[in-house]
Amino acid sequence: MSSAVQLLRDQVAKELQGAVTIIVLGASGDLAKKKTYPALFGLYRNGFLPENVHIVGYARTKMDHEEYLKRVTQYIKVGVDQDKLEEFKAIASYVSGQYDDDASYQNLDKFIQESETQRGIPSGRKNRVFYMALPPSVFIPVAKGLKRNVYAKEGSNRLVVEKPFGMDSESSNHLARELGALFTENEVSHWKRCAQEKLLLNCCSEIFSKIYRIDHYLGKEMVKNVMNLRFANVLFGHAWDRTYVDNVQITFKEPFGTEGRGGYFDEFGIIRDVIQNHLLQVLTLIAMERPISTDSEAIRDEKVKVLKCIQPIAIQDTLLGQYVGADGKPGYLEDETLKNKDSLTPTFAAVVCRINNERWEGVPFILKAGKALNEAKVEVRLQFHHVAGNLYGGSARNELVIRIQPNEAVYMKFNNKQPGLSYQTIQTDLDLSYHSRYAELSIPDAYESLILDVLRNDHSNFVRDDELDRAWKIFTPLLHKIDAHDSDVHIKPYAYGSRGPKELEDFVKKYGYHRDTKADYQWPLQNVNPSANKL
Ligand SMILES: NC(=O)C1=CN([C@@H]2O[C@H](COP(=O)(O)OP(=O)(O)OC[C@H]3O[C@@H](n4cnc5c(N)ncnc54)[C@H](OP(=O)(O)O)[C@@H]3O)[C@@H](O)[C@H]2O)C=CC1
Ligand SMILES: O=C1O[C@H](COP(=O)(O)O)[C@@H](O)[C@H](O)[C@H]1O
Repeated sequence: MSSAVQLLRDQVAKELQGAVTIIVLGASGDLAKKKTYPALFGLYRNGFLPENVHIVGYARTKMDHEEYLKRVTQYIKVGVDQDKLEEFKAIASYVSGQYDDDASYQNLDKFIQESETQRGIPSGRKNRVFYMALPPSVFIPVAKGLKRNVYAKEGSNRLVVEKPFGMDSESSNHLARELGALFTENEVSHWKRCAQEKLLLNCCSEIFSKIYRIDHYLGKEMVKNVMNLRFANVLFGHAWDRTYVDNVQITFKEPFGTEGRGGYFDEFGIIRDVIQNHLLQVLTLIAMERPISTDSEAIRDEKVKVLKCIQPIAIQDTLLGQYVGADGKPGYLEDETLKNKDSLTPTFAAVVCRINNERWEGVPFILKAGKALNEAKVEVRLQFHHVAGNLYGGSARNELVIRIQPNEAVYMKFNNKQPGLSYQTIQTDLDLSYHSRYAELSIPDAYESLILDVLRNDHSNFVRDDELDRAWKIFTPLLHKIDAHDSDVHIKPYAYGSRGPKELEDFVKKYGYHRDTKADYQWPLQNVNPSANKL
């Protein structure tokens, strides 16, 4: 076992002292079966859950134990670990109840207490993790019900919340105030066993409760790698500013539409769904200053600072689109789950963030995201300036690409002499493709990594309340204009399976992006006709 794995296990052991109950609220839902339970199984299989663990699913749906297990394990990729899956099932239970009813929560609490007693968990170690795999409409009643009835009094409480965290600044602040009154960002209180037992002994324990706002992009391997790349390499550290970088693109492309999710999506649109959270989080990691340490608060302080330097996005710096049917694929408005058949909700957006600080003034950060595009791809592309007074004429600009998914990679496009007798400059790349470089690579799912962080009490990859507030300030004026169908808002059509609206090429050009991929630039090289490289 590697020392890194042992270190993580030791951190969990230290935090939880061997015992925890994980309560998945919304256990009958989509997120729970597709992400939460597979991630919990991954952690169990790899020995990251404490020995004394119990997983309790909670939801309104009435189902028996067998039905529950069938539901929550259907997306688990078991491979050779069939025995482990059986063990995992043995630590999982289900309790059904309402989301707004104290009696239901008291029943849940009773169930957990009985399980804690059966497992022989001593007082002070009755740790509880509440994972809210729930729609935002019930966040507040559930948090209230938990606080009143199920909150651990002899251990720690961790509340894990999923996006969306509101619809704009106002609703997000409302949610933050309501949740903040129940579960503070970081709270330590004291449990006085002496008072409870009417004994005059000095036996006071600390109980802490914490809130973890998940943005699952922060759990992705290549997003976590951004800080290492930037701050562990002298080369990148020095070239990472307006002197060298011309423009930055952060791109999210999905090759499928909203099929089946039209009801949810139509209320949110692509900016709230992906850009204001996932892509902005990536931007902050790319743009922030070096934190004073790798401590979670030090990192989040720097993220907030850079967000404070970003002006609200202007509608003029935006390109919006909605997909239409093509090649037998339905357009957005044909989605059966969509109620408003005249919807003007954007399914594609490119927005430009400007960071007014010494490092980045004048460098546009283009965030673009779309559904029903030509490929699946999420990447960051830093394009560097042209070489001044270039000896070799118009050689292509350098680009550093961090490909988040699929096929994780970091590659630098650069210019090189064509091998052989020629003195021509050709474009090529320094290529770190993870799947070729690392043998038997196994990259954990983002949720697995983030739940592990919850258990070992590392807040670095979660969104802090002030970070969220600044993020909404950047997008709220633009979102309100879009929601109000302001006369400046134009939604351009694009075909299902295309690169986006036809205006995209000119849009990125306007912000300085040069697509100078040469005809002789090909990847991977084995696909190149060998004679093409000869004189
Ligand atoms: N390790 C690896 O896996 C490596 C892979 N490669 C591969 O080599 C190929 C070329 O690499 P690279 O140059 O980085 O990527 P691309 O040529 O795919 O994209 C470069 C940029 O050009 C834009 N673009 C793509 N197609 C068009 C078009 N038809 N018209 C206008 N703009 C376009 C892209 O925008 P948008 O994304 O919005 O379409 C992107 O901003 C890619 O397939 C890449 O994945 C290269 C090096 C290493
Ligand atoms: O949060 C969301 O993310 C997914 C994309 O996540 P990924 O891990 O598959 O890249 C997106 O499809 C969805 O619309 C959005 O709500």
